[in-house]
Amino acid sequence: MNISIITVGKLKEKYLKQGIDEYTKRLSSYSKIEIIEVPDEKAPEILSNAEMEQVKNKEGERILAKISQDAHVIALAIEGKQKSSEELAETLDKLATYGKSKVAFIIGGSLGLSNDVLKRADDKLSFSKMTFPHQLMRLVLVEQVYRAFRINRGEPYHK
Ligand SMILES: C[S@@+](CC[C@H](N)C(=O)[O-])C[C@H]1O[C@@H](n2cnc3c(N)ncnc32)[C@H](O)[C@@H]1O
Repeated sequence: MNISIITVGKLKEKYLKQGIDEYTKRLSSYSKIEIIEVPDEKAPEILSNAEMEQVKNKEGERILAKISQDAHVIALAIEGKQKSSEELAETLDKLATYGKSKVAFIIGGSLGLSNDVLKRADDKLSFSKMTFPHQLMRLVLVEQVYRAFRINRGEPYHK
């Protein structure tokens, strides 16, 4: 399987980078994994609703340009469907069974994802009703994808 994680903005924090590098390395024994960073749209702290939509749309265009046409797209969205780790593992297993070899996970920027990106998504995945910083979300996602592969292989992994 080819997994890509498309995210907005550069990862700055060293502690997150170390964690992501570790899980990416572990995951590479099970799947091809690529993290694609698209530039975030520079904007002042205070924005009108219209300006926020503009920022999300600009970032959204950059995200959409990086999605392969034949990829199954899973957008991370607070209002999406919550799944257990086992259910995420089952989703990835089913995609592989049905020949969907490319899976793209999308993480939005600080303002979230544009409507066009959400429309392109085949699934919307929520990690809870809480809001996580997008850079931390990367680390949580890569660990859960690694866990999913371990579950699908029936390999032990601390609970
Ligand atoms: C800081 S959050 C954006 C918050 C924005 N107000 C929103 O409602 O989307 C940045 C990105 O991290 C991801 N994210 C944050 N919390 C999440 C959660 N609980 N479940 C799934 N994705 C989440 C989403 O992709 C989101 O676009």
